[in-house]
Amino acid sequence: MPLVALRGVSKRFGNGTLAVRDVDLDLAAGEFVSLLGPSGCGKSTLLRMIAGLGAPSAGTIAWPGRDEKATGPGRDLGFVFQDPTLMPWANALANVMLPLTLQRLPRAEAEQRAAAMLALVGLKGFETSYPRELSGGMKMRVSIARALVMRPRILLMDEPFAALDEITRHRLNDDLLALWAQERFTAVFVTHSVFESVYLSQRIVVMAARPGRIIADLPVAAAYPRDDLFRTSGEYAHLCRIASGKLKEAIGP
Ligand SMILES: Nc1ncnc2c1ncn2[C@@H]1O[C@H](COP(=O)(O)OP(=O)(O)OP(=O)(O)O)[C@@H](O)[C@H]1O
Repeated sequence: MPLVALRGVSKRFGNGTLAVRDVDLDLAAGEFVSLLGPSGCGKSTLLRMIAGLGAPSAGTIAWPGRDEKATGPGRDLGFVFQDPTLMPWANALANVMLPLTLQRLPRAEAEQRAAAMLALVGLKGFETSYPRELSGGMKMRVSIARALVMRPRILLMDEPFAALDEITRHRLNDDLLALWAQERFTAVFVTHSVFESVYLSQRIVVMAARPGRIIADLPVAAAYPRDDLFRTSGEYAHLCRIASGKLKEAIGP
């Protein structure tokens, strides 16, 4: 039983743009899937619809694998945007506590859980730092901690590392995989990058634009844990070539 099942999902915006056309997609519990495609192919629109931020104009999104006891999408779902979107007036701990505070958790418990999550993303010792005192990579870690503090079943990420330098991006890729191995959430990761999608995922859903649609669903059978050895392996190069070929097809002549 998939965690989430999309059937015939389309999205037409008010201005007539058909951003997503007729998408069928099953996401299994615990899998790591990337949505890969050129700019404007509807990746963000699709991710936002899965998150419940904007309804499809046709088709259905069902959650057959969802825990019925959970109340509200916030308990089940974490979302990480390209921009860390932190509250500048609040320190790292308070930023991560936000979802817990909104759920009216007792302050002591919220603080404890937020601190534990900050430690998990490698920010122990930075609890009282303000966003302006943190690097881009550290701010993104806070953002990920905030998304994971509710222990969601599914973590949706919209090009979270696009603005970071390559070394920081590689490090965050590794840390994300470690978090995923530990927490076992379903991960849906939007990216333009073939290299990032192959490094991270078990499966790459390739999309093309005008109209936004799925053109390929590629398995990435390489074993985890993945590390620098994988990044420099022939297997990685081979998988990148396959994904790159599909992306070229998506972009067209
Ligand atoms: N609110 C909106 N109103 C009208 N058109 C929109 C809206 N949001 C997105 N679009 C259009 O829908 C299409 C898909 O956009 P979307 O942002 O989902 O693509 P994307 O693949 O995520 O692109 P990028 O990689 O550049 O972020 C684009 O043509 C975009 O201009």
